[in-house]
Amino acid sequence: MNDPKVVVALDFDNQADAFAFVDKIQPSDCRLKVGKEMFTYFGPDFVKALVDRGFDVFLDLKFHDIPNTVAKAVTAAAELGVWMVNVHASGGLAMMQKAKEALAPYGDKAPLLIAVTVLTSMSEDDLIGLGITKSPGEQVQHLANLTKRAGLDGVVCSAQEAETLKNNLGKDFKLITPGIRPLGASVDDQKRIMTPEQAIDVGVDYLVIGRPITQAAEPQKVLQDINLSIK
Ligand SMILES: O=c1ccn([C@@H]2O[C@H](COP(=O)(O)O)[C@@H](O)[C@H]2O)c(=O)[nH]1
Repeated sequence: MNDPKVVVALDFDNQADAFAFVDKIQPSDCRLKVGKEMFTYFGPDFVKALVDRGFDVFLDLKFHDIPNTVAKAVTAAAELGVWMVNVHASGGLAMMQKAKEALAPYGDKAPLLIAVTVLTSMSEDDLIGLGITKSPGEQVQHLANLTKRAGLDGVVCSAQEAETLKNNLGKDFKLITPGIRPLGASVDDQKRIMTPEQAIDVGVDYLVIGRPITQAAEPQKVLQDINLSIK
């Protein structure tokens, strides 16, 4: 597979387990995501080790700060050689524009820059708790419009919003969706979920999948089965 659709969320609390998994897979099987847990424990060296092994790495640190700080943080991500990096769309238009500008000097070596809309662990009730009266779908659309206006490459959303976003924002605007659960897998703390097959059918570009793979008794087999199911 030349353009793997699965991005495995490497959410381990130790590098030995992470590398035990990584050593058994190829960059053609999947991309890898490093998030807040592993980056906080193991830092840029861990990210570089994955990049050096030939993997496309999504650095999922969801930057949300003033424009200058976020621009410098995405620059640091570009220096690590990652494939994708993200910010929170709720950081606003100016912040996203400044982040995009910061990557211009990297040309075609720049990581894809995407924005988180509404976390897949959130429901309508959670939004109400934040004082947001839009439904998750409406809020995702609102933040995705803002992200496209800022010139970013795509958004993190749930697969439940993918069909509408693809229709409204075009096929080149990338949709990256966590909250993916193979049939029968534990839902965990995710609320807006879909199966891998359903997600691909509604136009998702990249499926972020963590625990259903990494906590399985045979992680490589689960990854292989998912890849076969979305071929
Ligand atoms: O809206 C979001 C944004 C990011 N995530 C991250 O994706 C993975 C999902 O892991 P699972 O084990 O498959 O639930 C995790 O690293 C989250 O930080 C998300 O779930 N939702």
